[in-house]
Amino acid sequence: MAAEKHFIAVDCGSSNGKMVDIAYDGNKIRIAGSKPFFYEPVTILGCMYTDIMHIYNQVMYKFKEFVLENGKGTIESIGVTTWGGDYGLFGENGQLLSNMFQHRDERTIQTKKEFFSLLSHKELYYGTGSIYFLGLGPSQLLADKRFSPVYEKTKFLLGTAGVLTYFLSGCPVMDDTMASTLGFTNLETTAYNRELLQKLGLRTDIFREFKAAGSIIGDVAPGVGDYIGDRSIKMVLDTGHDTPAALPAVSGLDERTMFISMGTMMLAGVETEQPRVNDKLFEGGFRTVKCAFGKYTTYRDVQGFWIMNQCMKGFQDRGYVYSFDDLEAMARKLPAAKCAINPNDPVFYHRSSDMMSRVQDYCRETGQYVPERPEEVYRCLIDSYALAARNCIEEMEEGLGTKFERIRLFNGGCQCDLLGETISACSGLPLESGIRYATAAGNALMQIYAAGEAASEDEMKELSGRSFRMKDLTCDDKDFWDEMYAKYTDVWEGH
Ligand SMILES: C[C@H](O)[C@H](O)[C@@H](O)C(=O)CO
Repeated sequence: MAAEKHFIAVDCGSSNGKMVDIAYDGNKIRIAGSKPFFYEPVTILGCMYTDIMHIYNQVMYKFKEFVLENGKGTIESIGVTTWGGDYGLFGENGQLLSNMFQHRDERTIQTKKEFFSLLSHKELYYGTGSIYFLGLGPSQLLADKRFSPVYEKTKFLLGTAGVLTYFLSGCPVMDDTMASTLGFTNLETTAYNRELLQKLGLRTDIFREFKAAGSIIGDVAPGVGDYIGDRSIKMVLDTGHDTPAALPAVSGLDERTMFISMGTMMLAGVETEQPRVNDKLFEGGFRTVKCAFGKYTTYRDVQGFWIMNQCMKGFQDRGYVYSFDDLEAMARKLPAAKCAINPNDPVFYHRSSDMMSRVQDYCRETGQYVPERPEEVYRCLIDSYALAARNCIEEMEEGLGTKFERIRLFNGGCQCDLLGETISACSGLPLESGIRYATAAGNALMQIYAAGEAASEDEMKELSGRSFRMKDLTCDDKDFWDEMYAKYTDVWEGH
C-alpha cells in the first residue's frame, strides 16, 4: 500500500468548527482525525461579532497537534472552508481594521429601508443570484458605510474563508464561491457586479479580483510554519463557501436529487451545470451561488441546528444534562408532529438568551401543543426541519420544473438517523444519508486536485464514492405526513 498523504481541512460553520485530517492512499480517502472546536458569535453592547482571532487561534492549536501527531513532512497542504457569510475589512498595511461583524448582527435592520430605496429585490436577485437577508454582503456593507469608522479607510475586503487563508499564508486572496455567496458577484460573467454595488452607493475599489479554487498559493506563512513546526506545508486556495465545498465529495447529484446539507444551517438544493434563476425560484426564496468547476447550486437557507444548538443551552440552563444521542433516543418514543415551528420564521434568525422559550412561545401563539421537556422540543425541531425540507422540495420542483426522485443528506445531520427518516417519511422520497464530514472531505479533495492527484471533479466524486458508505434511511408514512404538512403550512402562514 502506498504511503498515505495527509491533507488538513479547516471547516468552520457559523457556530462551531473543526480541523479534519484526511489521509489519501492513492485509491481512497479516510478521516484520519477530527478536532472540533467551539466558538460562537460574541455580543457586546448590542453588536454581534465573529470572533475571528479565537477561531484563528483554535486553527493554529489544532494544526500544530496534527503536525505533532503525524510527524513533520507528512502533511501536504491545508485549505480553508467557512460558512458563506461575513467579511473582514483590511487597511493599507494589510491589517484587519476592526472586529468582523456577524451576519446575525442587527445593525442592518436600520439600513434595510435605504437598501430597498436604492435597489429592488429582483434587481439584486437577477444581478447576483442572491435572496436578500439582513446579513447578505451588500446589506452589511451598506450598514458599514453608514456606521463604521473604518469603511473609508478600507483597502480590501475578504470573505471569512479568505480572511483565514490570508492569516495562514500571508496571501490576501478570495475564491469565487465566497465572493458569490456574499452576493457581490454577477452570476453570468462571474465578475463583481460593480454596477449593482454602485447603485447602492458602495465602494467598488475594495474588491480584489477573486480566483477559482483549486490551486496552491504557496507555503504557509513563515510565522505559521515556525509555530506548528513545519514550514513546508502548502496553502491551497480551497472552495471557500462550505456548501459548494461539500459537493465534489457527494456523488450521484443531479437535478432529480435534492441534497440536504445539515449543519448550523440546513441547505436544501440542487447542483446544476448552469445558473437557475427565475421568478418562481425568486418567490420561493431560492438563491443561486457559484460552485467550483464552473457549476452552480440553487438552494434555500433554512435555520438548521442553529435553533437546536441554542435550545441545547436552554436545556442546560434548566438543569437537564442530555447529549444529542440521549435526546434522539427519547424523542423516538414520542408521537410525531405534535407541534412544529417554521424554522425560517424571523423570530428564530436572531440569537436569543432563551431559544427554548422562543420555540414554546411560537407553539403557544399558533395554538399548538406546547413542548415542555427537552425531548419534546427536540422532537418538535426534527419534525419542523422535515416539514421545512418538504416545503423546499415542493416549491423547488415548481421553480425548476422538475420532480425530485431522491434525497441525499450529508454533513452533521447524518449523525441523527431520526432526522433522515423523518425527512424521508414527510417527503415520501427515498433518502440516503452519509458523509458526516462532507464539507471537510470536499475541501481535502480540492487539495488533492490542486496537488495534481485528481484530474477533474468527476474523479473527485469517484474517489469519494469509493471511500464512504451511505445509509438508506427511507421511511414510508406518506398519508400521515400529507395531513401534517397541510396542517402546519397553514399554521406557519398564519404567524
Ligand atoms: C450566511 C449563511 O450562513 C449562508 O447564507 C449559508 O448559505 C451558508 O453558508 C451555510 O453554511
